[in-house]
Amino acid sequence: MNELLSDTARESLLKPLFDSGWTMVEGRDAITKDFKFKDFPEAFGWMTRVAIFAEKWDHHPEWNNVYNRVSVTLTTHDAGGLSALDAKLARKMDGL
Ligand SMILES: C[C@H](O)[C@H](O)[C@H]1CNC2=NC(N)=NC(=O)C2=N1
Repeated sequence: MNELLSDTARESLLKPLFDSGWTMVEGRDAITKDFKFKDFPEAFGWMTRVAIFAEKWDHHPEWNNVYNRVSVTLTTHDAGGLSALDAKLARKMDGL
């Protein structure tokens, strides 16, 4: 099952993500980041690569794309907040 992150897990998993531009969403146990690309094909190509992992891990982003920008919010709906899967998907997004 996807469990909410403990305080110690938050320290170890979320801290590096905050350092790479992720922030907490106001009023939600969720993280968000805006990604900017050269153009729409770059943005959509990245979304397609992310989507393959999201589907494989059964863990899907809330995201919005306008031309070369993608704004992403991650949380675990069935846990009601942040789980290790959100950190895993965030790290993948930063790496792709
Ligand atoms: C039915 C399906 O397995 C669930 O809705 C999955 C799909 N993707 C999901 N994605 C996210 N981010 N959180 C979930 O709780 C979740 N649950």
